[in-house]
Amino acid sequence: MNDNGTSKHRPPTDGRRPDPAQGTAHVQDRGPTAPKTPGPGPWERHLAPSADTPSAERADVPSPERRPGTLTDATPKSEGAAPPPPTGSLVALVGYARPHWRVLLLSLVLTLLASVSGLVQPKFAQAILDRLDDGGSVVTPVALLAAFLVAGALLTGLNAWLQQRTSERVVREVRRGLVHRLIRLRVAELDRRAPGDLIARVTSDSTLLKSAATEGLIMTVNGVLTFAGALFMMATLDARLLGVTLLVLTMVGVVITVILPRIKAAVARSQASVGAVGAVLDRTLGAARTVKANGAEGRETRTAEDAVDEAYAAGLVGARYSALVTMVGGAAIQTAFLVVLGVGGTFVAHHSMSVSELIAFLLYVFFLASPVSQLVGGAAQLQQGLGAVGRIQEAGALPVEDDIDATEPAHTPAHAAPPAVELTGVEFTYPGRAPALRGVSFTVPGGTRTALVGLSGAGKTTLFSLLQRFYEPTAGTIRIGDQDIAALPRAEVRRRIAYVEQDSPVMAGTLRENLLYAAPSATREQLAEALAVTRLDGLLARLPQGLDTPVGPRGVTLSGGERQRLAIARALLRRPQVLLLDEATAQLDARNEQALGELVARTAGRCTVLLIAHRLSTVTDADQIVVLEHGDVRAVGTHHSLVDDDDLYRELAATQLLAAEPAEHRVSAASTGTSAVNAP
Ligand SMILES: Nc1ncnc2c1ncn2[C@@H]1O[C@H](COP(=O)(O)OP(=O)(O)OP(=O)(O)O)[C@@H](O)[C@H]1O
Repeated sequence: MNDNGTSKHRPPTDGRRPDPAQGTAHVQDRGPTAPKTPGPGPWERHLAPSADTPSAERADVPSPERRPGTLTDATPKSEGAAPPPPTGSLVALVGYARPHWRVLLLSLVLTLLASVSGLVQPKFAQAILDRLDDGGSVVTPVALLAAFLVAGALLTGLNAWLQQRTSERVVREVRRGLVHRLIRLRVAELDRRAPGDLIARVTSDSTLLKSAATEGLIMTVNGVLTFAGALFMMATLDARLLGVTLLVLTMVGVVITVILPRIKAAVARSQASVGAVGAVLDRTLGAARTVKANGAEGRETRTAEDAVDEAYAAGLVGARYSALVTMVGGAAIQTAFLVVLGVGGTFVAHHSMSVSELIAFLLYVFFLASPVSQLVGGAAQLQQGLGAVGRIQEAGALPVEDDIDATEPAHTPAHAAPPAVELTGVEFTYPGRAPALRGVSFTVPGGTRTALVGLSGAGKTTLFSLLQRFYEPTAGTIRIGDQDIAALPRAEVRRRIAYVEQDSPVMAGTLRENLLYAAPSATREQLAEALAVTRLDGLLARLPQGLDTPVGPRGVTLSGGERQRLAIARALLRRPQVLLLDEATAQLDARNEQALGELVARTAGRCTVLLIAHRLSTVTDADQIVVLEHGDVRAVGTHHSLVDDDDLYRELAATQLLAAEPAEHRVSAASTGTSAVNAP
């Protein structure tokens, strides 16, 4: 620190250095200091990837091919070099159905009973024919046949209801699990994923999964069992004809087995494209003004249409293979029927088989159409489900902030003295980028106001992200009070901090709900005070339902300045230990900016304030100003000392503060720190 109170920054030598062995350590928990968290909940186990998920599909392996915000990030056109969409395993699919195994077992039994009722019908037909031939009474077999038909219909109806109810439950569990995880995704993960694609996994992929995990499984198992049952009944009639039938069906089975995996791959591709449509729409609708202002509707439409077309093309491939499987399955029955008719006819001609036996056998061959179509339909559904399971599991395995729910935040004493914030040798690098922070060290004394200034890209916002544990430093420590924040659960760190970002969003709900978003127990007086100090009371008077007016996307639209004042009021109501303001007054008019500047200065007595400012006029009276440059601390001091000692700060001050002043005042004003903006 020199005479003027300005210290030229020297990077510390004792800061933690990145461990080259931990390639992605910057987005990981910090080993031993990270709090222990319980294992995954029941639904999380379903969402987690199965052991056979290829490592390349696991979420903890960075996949730099998907980056949000680029025109090609989620478009199918860009997928030429991208790895194929993940497909899931049958074991994983069965895992979704496992919690409902009792209902599914009952459903299977009902399905079997319905099938058995069909299975015995040829026998009844044979008995009726034999009795007609013998001149006996057909009343009993006809009555039994009718009873079986009615019972079969009833069981089928009951079964359909059970299966659909279970399907809905499966999809609800999958969606709840995904929603739970996606909302807790780490910021690092959100930064590299397209939200629209993640949303499609909840809305679209889960729908495919739901029928596969119940109807698909039951159809397949039932198909296998009734198929076996029919073969057994056929064996009781004529083993030779059974052999002929099996020969035909085996050849067909081989063909179908080759086709099925192609359906699964096509569905995975189609679903990935549906996700890409979601990604394009999410980006385009979210940036609607920019898109329209740039006349880019056509380009964005084409990008979305490309994704739609890709989904269509993949869907067509899947549909073609499904149709092929159905056709081959149907043809198999016809072929088996003709072959059995020919061979069986010869047996009848040689008196080694009766006509009624041949008719019964042929009826079984026709009956086989049912299990075969169930097998074919069930297998196709399973393949579709598998295409979706891979994407669901991939989303379910993305790294989340699991310490958010795991630990109950400790109580912070309401009247505790504001803590100091101390950064020591903090380094950070975004994946695949040059270092954003290179050994940053400075201390913000408790209850004071420190401003971070510097050119664009210097690392100011990144520093705020680290302070809130959105990202983890590659090296160095950050302490709030006497605690290293790496040792605190994220929920606790964030409870101590209130953050007002550059473009603060309005959350769904009323103005009151927005204000009390994180301070539901604030009193009426505190609410009124927050409204008054942020000058929102004027807005309140204009709103039709006052505090209970819905605001945001489905309510009254607030201006940028109103949004910022709302965000500041929300932050103040939380009564934080540390207040982070990222250009929080940039959208305000001069009068409101000055008023809020004074408010922030007063607030500093109750909490420790760090603010990012491009407009130096808002921070000339800060207790301390930290000048960042290329991720490093260039200088620390007060406005006056920095104007004297730091070239970059002096340049910023000269261009910003004095541009509007007469030339003869500039030199003296720069050194005294007065300006047109902040002069008394
Ligand atoms: N999510 C991200 N992924 C990759 N790189 C990033 C990300 N966010 C920021 N960066 C990069 O890190 C560097 C520091 O960015 P940061 O936003 O912290 O700068 P800043 O000083 O806040 O800039 P500004 O004043 O323009 O807001 C920049 O080079 C930026 O491109």
